[in-house]
Amino acid sequence: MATLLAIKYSAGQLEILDQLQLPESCIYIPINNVQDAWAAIREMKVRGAPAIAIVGCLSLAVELRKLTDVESKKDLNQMIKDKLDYLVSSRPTAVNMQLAAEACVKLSSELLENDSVDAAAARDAILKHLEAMLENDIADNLAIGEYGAKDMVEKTGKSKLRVMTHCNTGSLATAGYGTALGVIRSLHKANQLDHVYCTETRPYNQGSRLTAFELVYEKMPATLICDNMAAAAMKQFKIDAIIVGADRVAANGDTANKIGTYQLAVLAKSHNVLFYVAAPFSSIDFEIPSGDSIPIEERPHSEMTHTGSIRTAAAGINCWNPGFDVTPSQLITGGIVTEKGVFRADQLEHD
Ligand SMILES: CSC[C@@H](O)[C@@H](O)C(=O)COP(=O)(O)O
Repeated sequence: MATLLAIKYSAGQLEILDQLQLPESCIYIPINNVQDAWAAIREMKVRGAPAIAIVGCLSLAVELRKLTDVESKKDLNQMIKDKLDYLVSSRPTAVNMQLAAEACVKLSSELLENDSVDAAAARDAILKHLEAMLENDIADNLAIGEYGAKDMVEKTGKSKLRVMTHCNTGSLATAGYGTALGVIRSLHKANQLDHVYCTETRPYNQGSRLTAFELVYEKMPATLICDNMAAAAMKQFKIDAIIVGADRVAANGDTANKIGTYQLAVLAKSHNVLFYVAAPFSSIDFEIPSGDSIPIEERPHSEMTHTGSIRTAAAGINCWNPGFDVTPSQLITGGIVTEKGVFRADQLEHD
């Protein structure tokens, strides 16, 4: 099944689909270095936890490809650390970039210690590691899709499901296929999707701009709702399950995701609807015990007060615009769908 490509990479050439211009125009822009990646992530030209990490890491790969004359492993190691630290500072809530940076720095430090590896070979090994991220993410998402679809059908006892989702967790948020939207894709492929309801996801509208775009592109039976229609829609359309993505899952299963996720989980409980989180292990932060330690990004107020360049809120009003909220693990009643299977929060374990 052809899906939209948010990230194009081939031998040192990196391009991203500028998501600020969707759904009006599909325009790819080049990312030539880590500064370009940092700005594209910060401005949300690329967004979604896995896609942020992949674009960040591939921008370093672009720079490493150009680095023909690697003089010392020590300098290479320092350069990699500095550039990854910088990339991690682009957005605070999603943990994927941080964990990807830690894994790359660990590899670089091991290569530095290994006397049988020279500087050029160390550069090549790091490049190989970074460039593998695209394929690994797609493989993880396909597995998430299969595990999630199977679990939903088993737990609901239904052969055709009505599913609700929030924000964008599809091809546009990952290397391809998607996480929560990947599960919905897998249901659709298996003819087990009755209908999907996607929320608008105010104020940035990743649901109406991006998820709706993917659903139309792939001809899935879908309906867009505003965020404040969720309870009514759960009741009226007899939603079987809700599935969302994650920006960071704490060790106890508490999950930070796009603002509005928490209220959907609370509503799901009242309506006896299964609530799932779909995320690769690269979104699980085992270093933090609970969601209380997850940093929540505050976004510009203009996203709430304006639609495009047109002001829609009274001038002078004070605003609160957190990008994310934290859903307590006990509300994740369906489970956490990963590439290794579906887990209850208390079953999550480090590799
Ligand atoms: C597979 S993407 C998972 C999450 O990153 C997604 O649900 C989300 O919250 C995206 O937020 P965004 O602000 O668009 O980067």
